[in-house]
Amino acid sequence: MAAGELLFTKMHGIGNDFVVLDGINQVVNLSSAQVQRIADRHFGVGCDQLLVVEAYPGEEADFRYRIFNADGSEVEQCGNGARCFARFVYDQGLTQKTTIPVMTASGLIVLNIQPNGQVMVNMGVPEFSPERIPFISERQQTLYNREIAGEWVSFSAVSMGNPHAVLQVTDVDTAPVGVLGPALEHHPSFPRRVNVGFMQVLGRDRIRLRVFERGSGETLACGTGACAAVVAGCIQGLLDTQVTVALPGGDLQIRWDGEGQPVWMTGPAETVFRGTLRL
Ligand SMILES: N[C@H](CCC[C@H](N)C(=O)O)C(=O)O
Repeated sequence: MAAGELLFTKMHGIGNDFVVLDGINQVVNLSSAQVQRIADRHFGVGCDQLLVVEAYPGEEADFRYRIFNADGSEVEQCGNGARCFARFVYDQGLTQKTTIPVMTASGLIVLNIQPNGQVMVNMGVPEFSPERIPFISERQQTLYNREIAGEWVSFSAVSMGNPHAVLQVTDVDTAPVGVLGPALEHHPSFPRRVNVGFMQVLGRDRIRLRVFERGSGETLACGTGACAAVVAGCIQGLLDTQVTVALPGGDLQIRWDGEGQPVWMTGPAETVFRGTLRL
């Protein structure tokens, strides 16, 4: 591989797509501008997020997992990316394990490659305290009300390592994602911006969901967004423990046993092609 070139793998988790870089067998040191260029769907490869696989020096994890949004921002967590991470390190022979502890900017997650090829991930315990989301509010509430784009909007706020606001809508197909998504993403109540989920409850075990992602816009799927939506539905008494989340790109299985418990996410991870990046 020549100087200024990087080998990459293009992957997706139910349509949420990624450029994955092996940062162990090659030196990956990208500027924000370079990430934006790679993520560009005309001038680059195109992806929602760029993922970097790194060695991790400590005992508690085998790898470090770094996540960059299409706008070049580095973020704390990515659920669909975590499943692709597991598939990548296993298929690339970087591990022979099928239970893989990985360190992220928001802490340890554990990836489990299932016999059927799907990946189950312990996404950690959701966080509701405003200062930990972060979200500016005098006190913690199940639902918050803010004026967004000229209308009063109710939403839940929760962190899955990354910040999420979840609104309940009657029909995701007609939800004002393009208006409320960016307006809430950049609302001053969220000092580090926020991912915005639009949830339609179909039953106590099934929801539809669209997500306007921080730093990437609306995606076909958002793993942490699916976790956040189920948690928001549960704390409002709308959902049971095991929920199928139907996103535009496909379905995820989410399980949450309640306060203080981790959220489990199960779904597919696909490799589409491999290539060489010229920086
Ligand atoms: N846009 C997110 C990161 C990617 C999350 C999403 N792709 C997922 O599958 O969880 C954020 O800024 O926190």
